[in-house]
Amino acid sequence: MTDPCAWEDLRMSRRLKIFDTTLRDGEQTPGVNLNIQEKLEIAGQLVRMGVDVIEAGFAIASPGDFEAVKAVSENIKGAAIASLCRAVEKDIDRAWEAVCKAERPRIHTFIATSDIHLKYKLKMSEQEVLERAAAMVAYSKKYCEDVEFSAEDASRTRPDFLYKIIEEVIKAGATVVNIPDTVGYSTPAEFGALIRGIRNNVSNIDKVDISVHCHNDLGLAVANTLAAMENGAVQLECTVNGLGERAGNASMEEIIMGVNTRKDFYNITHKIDTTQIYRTSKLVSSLTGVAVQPNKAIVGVNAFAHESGIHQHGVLAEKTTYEIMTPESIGLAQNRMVLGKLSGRHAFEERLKEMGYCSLSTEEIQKAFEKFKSLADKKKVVLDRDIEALIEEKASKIPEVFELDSFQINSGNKVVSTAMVSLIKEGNKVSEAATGDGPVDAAFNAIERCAGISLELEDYGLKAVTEGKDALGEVTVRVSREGQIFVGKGVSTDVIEASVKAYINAINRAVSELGEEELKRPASGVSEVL
Ligand SMILES: CC(=O)SCCNC(=O)CCNC(=O)[C@H](O)C(C)(C)COP(=O)(O)OP(=O)(O)OC[C@H]1O[C@@H](n2cnc3c(N)ncnc32)[C@H](O)[C@@H]1OP(=O)(O)O
Ligand SMILES: CC(C)C(=O)C(=O)O
Ligand SMILES: [Mg+2]
Repeated sequence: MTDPCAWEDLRMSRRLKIFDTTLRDGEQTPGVNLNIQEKLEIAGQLVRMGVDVIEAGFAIASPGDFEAVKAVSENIKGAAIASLCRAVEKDIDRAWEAVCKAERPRIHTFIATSDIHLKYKLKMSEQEVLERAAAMVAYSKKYCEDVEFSAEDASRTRPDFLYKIIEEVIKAGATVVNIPDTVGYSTPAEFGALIRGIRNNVSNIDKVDISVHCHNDLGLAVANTLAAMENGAVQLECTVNGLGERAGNASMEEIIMGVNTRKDFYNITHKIDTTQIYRTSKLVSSLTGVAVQPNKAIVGVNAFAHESGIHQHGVLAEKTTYEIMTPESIGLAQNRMVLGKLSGRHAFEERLKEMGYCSLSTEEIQKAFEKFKSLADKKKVVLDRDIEALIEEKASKIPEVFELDSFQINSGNKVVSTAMVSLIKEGNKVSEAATGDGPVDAAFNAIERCAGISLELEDYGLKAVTEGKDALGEVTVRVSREGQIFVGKGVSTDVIEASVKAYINAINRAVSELGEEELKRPASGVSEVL
């Protein structure tokens, strides 16, 4: 349970400090490698965003990382700059060398404290770790006023030992004590209780800021961070887009928007400019090459998108029905209505208006909506260009003497293409089969046989009107009869269907202008009758 006193203290007297470790733990994301220029660019954006501390890297890790931490320290003003280092003198020397020119330098030294890490990794006793931690904090302190100590794997550490080591590093001069849930093992209630336990059992704890650093192995990094905050942690370590070792770290945007959106509950301040969130997320994603999952909270492409009709209707009436924060608050221009098969008439009509189709009659809208629904059944997302194509196809409508009922094509590299087409004329179905030089030619021949009309194909054009493998294709055919040209258009996700529709459209045009009698098919046809 939350300690009301700890929580009250935090609310009344402190604001959150955001420690961003995108450039250090974030860079531990497998496959991510940021060069100096990239680290500088991200660090600049983090300052614009208002973070309090930037952990720029692990200076002893490589000459490149040393130079990057140094460059960030020398060039980026407005936040404390930290370098991570083991509890080892040579690491601390190197960290200081890298951060010493920063406006506000910080040395961040750490050592593991859990039994598992002591036994198998460090091969040290608790007493040795205790002495090493205190000695290395004191050693860091010779260089730097601001020293952060992390008890790696704190959440799996014996609490009594954790209290003891924290007390000793504070005596040695630590200014910030960080409690990592290194392997993302903790749960919110347990992690909150751990922070409360530290506050209640470490006598000198009020001399330092308590920090937390949570990993996301069980998907609880942000929940654990917020639980720790409720129990007195004031520095929250996090990364943009939740990047980091394994399943990543607590995501900065989720923490901040959680605190902001539930101000009524947390009532705590920070100095992050949330309108920089989206831009920062994009920058980090493009420089690290790690894509943001579409349904990621806050910055995923779907975070402010609505596809289902009931939700779209609600949002159109009043955004707060389905939006708990505004897209503008994270620097995104607006929410997105995605038109798909689950969308409804309200959203479709709204999109038509936005696209400038304001003078369509109710009947025209209804017809367009029906076409949209059947297209949406075939296509994941219906784009503006799809709608344009549907409406324009509609606008160019002429009396449909012949309507498509069905078609079937048989085609391949070693068979003669054949087509079976059924057209409806005045309520009656007429079916014909024909062969041709390829599936389109066979289909055109079968259509002519159904209609009993013969036309010259002058030109055939196919273009994609939308993107993606499920793009709409628009076919335009130019046919002639006694020197007169008729143009037909058809749109479909299936190019043969688009071709068939275009040819029927051209025939209907010819019929409406010349009359059916004029177009009667001559005795000798071009197609072979099956
Ligand atoms: C939880 C975390 O995210 S911790 C940070 C993780 N990040 C990284 O490791 C990235 C940077 N790391 C590196 O570049 C390298 O690991 C270096 C430069 C730090 C060390 O490299 P190496 O000397 O080759 O050692 P290696 O990485 O193989 O092993 C780690 C050594 O440090 C020791 N060690 C690990 N953590 C600490 C610590 N906090 N304090 C003191 N010693 C430690 C290990 O016991 C091991 O010691 P050993 O060589 O005597 O067996
Ligand atoms: C070094 C510390 C802070 C760390 O990254 C962790 O424990 O996860
Ligand atoms: Mg970590």
